[in-house]
Amino acid sequence: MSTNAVAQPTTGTEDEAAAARIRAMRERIDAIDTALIELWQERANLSQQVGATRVASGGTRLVLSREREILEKFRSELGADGTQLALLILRAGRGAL
Ligand SMILES: O=C(O)C(=O)C[C@]1(C(=O)O)C=C[C@@H](O)C=C1
Repeated sequence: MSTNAVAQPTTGTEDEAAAARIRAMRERIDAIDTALIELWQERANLSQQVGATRVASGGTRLVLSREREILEKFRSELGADGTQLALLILRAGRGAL
């Protein structure tokens, strides 16, 4: 290995065929992670803009009925982990309660 080579994360197997399949699946995982990060940031920005628009027009910072609707959507699709995920997503936009 030359001194400039970038270390690749190990696949965790010595079997070259399995390693090749794992590397291919990891490419898709990396693309999904990149998309999730971009969507997370876009959503947080939009949420902040909604809040700023509402406060500037004399409204409330939060709308708890809307937050309940979002929590229920994530819970019904993903179960208890969905609720935890939705709480983190909401916090990323409107800040901690
Ligand atoms: O939909 C709104 O009214 C928002 O302000 C966005 C959002 C959200 O991140 O989804 C954030 C805060 C509110 O309490 C409810 C929902």
